[in-house]
Amino acid sequence: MIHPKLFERVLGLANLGLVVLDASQTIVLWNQWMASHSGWSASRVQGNELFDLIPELRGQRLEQAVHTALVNNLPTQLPQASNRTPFALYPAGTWGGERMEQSVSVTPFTEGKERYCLIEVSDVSTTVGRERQLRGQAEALRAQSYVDGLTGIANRRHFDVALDRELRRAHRNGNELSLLLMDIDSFKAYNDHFGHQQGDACLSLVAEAFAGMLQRPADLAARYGGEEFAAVLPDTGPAQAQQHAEAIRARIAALGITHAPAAVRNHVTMSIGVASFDKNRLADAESLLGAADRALYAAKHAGRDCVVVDSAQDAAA
Ligand SMILES: Nc1nc2c(ncn2[C@@H]2O[C@H](COP(=O)(O)OP(=O)(O)OP(=O)(O)O)[C@@H](O)[C@H]2O)c(=O)[nH]1
Repeated sequence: MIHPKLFERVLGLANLGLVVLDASQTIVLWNQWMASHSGWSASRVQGNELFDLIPELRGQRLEQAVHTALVNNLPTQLPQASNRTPFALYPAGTWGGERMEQSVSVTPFTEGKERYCLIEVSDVSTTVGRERQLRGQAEALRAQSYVDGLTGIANRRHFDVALDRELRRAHRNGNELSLLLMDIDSFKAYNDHFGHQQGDACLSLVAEAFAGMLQRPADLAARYGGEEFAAVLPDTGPAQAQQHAEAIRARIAALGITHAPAAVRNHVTMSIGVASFDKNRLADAESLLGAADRALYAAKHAGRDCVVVDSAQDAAA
């Protein structure tokens, strides 16, 4: 039989909050940990009904859990996501400021003929803080990443950096540089017919085939966004870029991926716009992308599944 004094000492030393309520939800025990983190001594709170003393707990999951314990004799571990700071608890001696993050469980028990419930509160601030930090770091890493998560080819960020770098080289050395912008035809219809998941699988197949068509180490195949892809082709003039684009278009068509009935072809196809660096007209990323985009739009307008070269370039050629 444990000595009452010893038992009291252990309760005082416990590194978690222990609150016992009787069947009428009156606080019969409020341990030292609760006192030092709330600023409310046991003598102040014991004898009070918990939800009268702390009205903000009314309507919360804790009230429900206490009810479940006292009425249905069932324990509850409060879900972390619902309310991480139910009690106004603070790191010892710092009442005010940010509340401690808490993990709370409620357990019923019977002593003699009386039903009670034990509320255990532990401080999970460190774990939650670490979780937040890790999530923040993961997000930062993703933002810094140069790889598209779905297709595994370069992402838009990588593409922007590569285009900038190659444009500076073209200016410096007078080298040629071309850009392809491509878009899967009637992809909305594909998604609508086969579902988004199969749409994602289709994007991955197309990306793999497209990236496989670019052979030179300096060429860059990227997912530009959604169902749009792009390629940076250094040391490549308009005529050669058009040839590349045509080969890519044919390769995608040859994959023979069944398209939705509403699409122009019964297999998945791509429209491609081509624009090339021109120090007098298309000398920066914005104008080069604008020209490629207009060419892509023209390809869509021409019936899709085709390649269109930026018109001024065409005229100059
Ligand atoms: N499955 C999937 N679909 C995407 C993704 N990104 C964009 N899309 C879909 O791609 C479709 C693009 O549709 P639109 O811009 O209307 O063009 P379209 O149907 O391809 O028609 P055209 O380009 O004119 O031939 C939209 O339905 C988008 O929801 C993605 O990551 N996965």
